[in-house]
Amino acid sequence: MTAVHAAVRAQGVVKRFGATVALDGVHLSVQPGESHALVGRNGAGKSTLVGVLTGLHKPDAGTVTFDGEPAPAFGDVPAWRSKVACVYQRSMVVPDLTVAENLFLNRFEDGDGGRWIRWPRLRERARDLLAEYGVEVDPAARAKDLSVEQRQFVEIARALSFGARLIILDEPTAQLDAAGITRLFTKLRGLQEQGVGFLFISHHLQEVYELCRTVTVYRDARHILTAPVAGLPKEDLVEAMTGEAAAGPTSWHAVAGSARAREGAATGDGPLLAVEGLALEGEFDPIDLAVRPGEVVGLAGATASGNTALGETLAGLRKPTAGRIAVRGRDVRPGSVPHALDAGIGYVPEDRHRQGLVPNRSVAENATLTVTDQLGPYGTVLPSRIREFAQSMIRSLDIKTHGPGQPVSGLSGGNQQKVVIARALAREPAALVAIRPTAGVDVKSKDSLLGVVRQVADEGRAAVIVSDELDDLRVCDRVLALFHGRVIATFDSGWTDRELVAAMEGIEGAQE
Ligand SMILES: Nc1ncnc2c1ncn2[C@@H]1O[C@H](COP(=O)(O)OP(=O)(O)OP(=O)(O)O)[C@@H](O)[C@H]1O
Repeated sequence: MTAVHAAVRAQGVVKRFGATVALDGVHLSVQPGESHALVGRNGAGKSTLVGVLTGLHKPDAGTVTFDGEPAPAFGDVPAWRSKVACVYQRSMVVPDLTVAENLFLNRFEDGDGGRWIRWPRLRERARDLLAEYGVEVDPAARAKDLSVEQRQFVEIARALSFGARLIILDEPTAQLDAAGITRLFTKLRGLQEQGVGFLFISHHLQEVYELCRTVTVYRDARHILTAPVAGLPKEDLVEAMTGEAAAGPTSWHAVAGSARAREGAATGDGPLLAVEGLALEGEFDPIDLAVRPGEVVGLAGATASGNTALGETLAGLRKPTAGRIAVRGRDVRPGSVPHALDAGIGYVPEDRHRQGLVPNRSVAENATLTVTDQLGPYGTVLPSRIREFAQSMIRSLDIKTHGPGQPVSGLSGGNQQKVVIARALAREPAALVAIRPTAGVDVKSKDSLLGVVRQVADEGRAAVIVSDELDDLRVCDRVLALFHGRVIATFDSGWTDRELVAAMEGIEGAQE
């Protein structure tokens, strides 16, 4: 009998970035047909390991083998591609090319032996390939017209067609709705049965329990634990990730309306943020909304429910087709980010890569990009005050960095997200609008971050959270569920997961 080798085995891997030790002698093995989760706090070293396993980073020490064979030489891209692929949140397919072109990118000549691309044949081969992996996508469609889910399937099919038998999924469910997640998991299970191994990177621990057989925990660049998922209590998993025994109940959950929100209601404080008849054709129907001082309001909804478009309209990124937005009773010019900002609307964007950060600038500069005008007299900037502000944010949001002077490009994804939040808070906005604020943020940081949102409200300001994450919504005093551009239910705190999920899926009358 021939020995079954691990789909991938990494041993004693060390990786440094300057003074940072990102991986300190870690190991990990994924068996054929296994779904293996790699979890850890922001900055634990997960993405760095993915870089090492995909030939993107050259390790300073250690070995990697695929199916018992040494990993390809560093830089031999085609050889790496035949071993492993990573499907990232931010899809790598070329948006303007068709599915067929994306599938055969860099290998048009395959099997044809000639210089000419035979388009009909290419499409036919693409159709066969997609059918082989059960992916129902039109090969002639442009990649940019596909949904996130379809793009991920195309990428998985592409990787498998190169011969890879190990697929790394980095937060694959981040932009999928519940039905999309179910379809993805079904597909992954099918591929596992065919012997494909999966390494699943996620901050959604319930998904780890749902999908994975084994879990590995890294903490501060070190391997802490590898164990079967079944029988591992969630508290033990969180403890391995944080190095601390699980804390008691979280302090930021809204309990039947926060003290401050109740006060605001009692004293009849006018709304800080008022929205009347606001609409964006094709995205959401006219909506009225009033957020009082001390209140956190959630806009819940799946992809394309209109909740993100509404959040972006509040922040001035999109111009409404009707209605008005006012902060402290004063109208805000619609469709203008600078005016929204000046009016006191702080914004945490969904896509921090495009709308968020200047990578080569420091944590302190990025955290204060909107306030440099306030931090020093007469247009001069006082670095010490910037540092002070950044330092307080590093503490309260638990940002893992060498210090305020470190460029944000050297921070892990989750820690970059926290810098974006720090920046929104820097102006002390009257109303904070945050879109999926905890995406990519680890369990413990999620707590501190949502605690900060709660605190912003408790200090007498207002916040709006746009999300489909139940944990994000638990901080809210009131949650509006949107479906197909319409508010179909409103919940006070105390809702059950089941009723809110049902409302987000469009089941009217879901309120119990
Ligand atoms: N290009 C880089 N330059 C300098 N430091 C880096 C670089 N990439 C990562 N690091 C550092 O290496 C450490 C590990 O980062 P890594 O991105 O692997 O964490 P992670 O576990 O993937 O975190 P997250 O959950 O936030 O994505 C962090 O301290 C990070 O700041």
